[in-house]
Amino acid sequence: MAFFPTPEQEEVIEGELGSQCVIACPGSGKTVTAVRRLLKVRRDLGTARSYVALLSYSNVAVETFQRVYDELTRDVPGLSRRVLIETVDSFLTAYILRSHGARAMGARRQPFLVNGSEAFLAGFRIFDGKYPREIRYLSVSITDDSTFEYSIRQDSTVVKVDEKAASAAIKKLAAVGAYTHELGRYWALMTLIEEPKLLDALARRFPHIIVDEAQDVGSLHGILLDALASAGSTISLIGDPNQAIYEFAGADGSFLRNFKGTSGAKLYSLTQNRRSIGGIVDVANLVAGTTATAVRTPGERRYGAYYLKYDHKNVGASLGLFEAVLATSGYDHHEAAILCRGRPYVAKLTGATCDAGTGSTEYFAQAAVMRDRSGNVGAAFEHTVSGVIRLLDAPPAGLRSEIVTNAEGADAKAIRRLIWRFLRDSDRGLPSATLKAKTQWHPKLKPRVENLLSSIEGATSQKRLSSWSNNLTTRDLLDAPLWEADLASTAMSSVRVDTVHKAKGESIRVVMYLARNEDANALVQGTDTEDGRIGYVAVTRAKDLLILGIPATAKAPVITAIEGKGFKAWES
Ligand SMILES: Nc1ncnc2c1ncn2[C@@H]1O[C@H](COP(=O)(O)OP(=O)(O)OP(=O)(O)O)[C@@H](O)[C@H]1O
Repeated sequence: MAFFPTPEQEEVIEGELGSQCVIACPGSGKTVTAVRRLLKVRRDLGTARSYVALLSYSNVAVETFQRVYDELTRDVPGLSRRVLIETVDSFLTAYILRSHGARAMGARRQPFLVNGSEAFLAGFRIFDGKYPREIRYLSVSITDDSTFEYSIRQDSTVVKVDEKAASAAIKKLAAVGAYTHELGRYWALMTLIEEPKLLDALARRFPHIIVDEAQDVGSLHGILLDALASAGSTISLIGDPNQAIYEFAGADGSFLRNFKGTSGAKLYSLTQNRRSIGGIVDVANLVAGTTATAVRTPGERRYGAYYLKYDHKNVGASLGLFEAVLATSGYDHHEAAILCRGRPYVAKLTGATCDAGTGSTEYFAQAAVMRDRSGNVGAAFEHTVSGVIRLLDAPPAGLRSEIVTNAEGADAKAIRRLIWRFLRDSDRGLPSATLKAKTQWHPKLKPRVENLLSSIEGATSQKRLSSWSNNLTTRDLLDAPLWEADLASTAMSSVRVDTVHKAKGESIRVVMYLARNEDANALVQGTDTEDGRIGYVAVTRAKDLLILGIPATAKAPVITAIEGKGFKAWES
């Protein structure tokens, strides 16, 4: 279908080749605009050997950009292919860390990523003043006065840790060549600080960098982008500060909000919401204090923004309520989703027991749930690898990374093959998640894992831990199925249930945002807080019909505030 940009989109796409700061409302076509801007910049650079980069924050966004850009440029004659579309972290890994990071890290090998499940990480714990904490939870940020701050972010709590303890652990880990996701950013920055020539070379190679979802730029990414800008790269940002929902991971939208003032970028706005009908755009405007306009006209079926009370003591029953909404309004299950703030609610609605078991058992349990409930065999594979690695005796530090990244090493290849076989066969390999965890699933799991370990020992140089079975206990396993399949298929219907974070970036015809009292309160108070922004992301996913589910115990002032934001009471 032919694409006709709006005047606002046109200004961004065709603007001169300077730095841009594009503040975009939900559903304003950031994807279509950013991709066309990328093409315009590439065209204007002609045959220059340098690259134009379009960076984003999720693999899904990157895949969409790549696909749309390929379609757009397939028949453009003579266009240079020198564009790079990647996640911000993959960009840092590929161009800084992998090739140059070892020197700054003091490592004698190519740096590799660890995910936290590797047994050797036990030797890298950090004392937070009370407990020794796992290094996978260590996060680094930079304050406004340019000092590093270290904290442990685990289970929604953030505990500051002493600089000395943190940097000792970071350096010790770096010396073996390992980095976590968080520390990858830190070492990319250190590498550029220590090697200014590399920074100059990068800026020459990438004279134009466009960052999508720029509300997710955290403090370390911000400093890295500033460094590239000071070395000569033109940085452009596109995003929506009201959708910054990764404060927990150190991104609160401030880099995007402050960008114009600090960078001299030209400011643009995309204010036409092409996703949601008027009533929903009105709610979003009242929540965020914005002035977006709606473009879509509603169809025949019932539309608008409503609130509906549910019994918070029996959250599962809200599925039935939502089904009734869909049925009376003429919508199908596959057009709808229930969005919740956190995993526990999702678990209650989908029948998934979360965090079952401890040690290796927990990884195998997660693998079974991923494979059998979500059909996500990629994630199931990674969990199984983590479970197996914990049962090996002193495996090489990079082994997990080699297995999951399809590296060529002989041990990695053999283990990969054996784990896939284990995973595919629920009769002889990983038992089904629908079995009762303690009395059925675990008794089958143990001998099968033992067989797997024997096969690994036969095919590789790896050996199992002599105490391996202590890591495969029944501790913390309930005597209920890991995944309540029956519950899901009868009571649950096929309505999608997900966290708000998962649905970010999507358009969904009917959304029920199942809010707890505190979520509803945060939503009506606006987007200054992260909780408010999470509510905003939830409500702005809806195209035609938005239902705000509130607990039956919600107090009158909250209901008045909800009505003040444009929600009407649902009447069937
Ligand atoms: N000029 C246009 N003409 C027709 N359709 C458009 C135009 N611009 C955007 N759209 C459509 O509007 C919809 C919303 O766009 P998109 O999903 O890119 O929004 P977004 O800005 O990324 O939103 P969010 O940040 O809320 O996720 C898409 O279906 C897109 O194709």
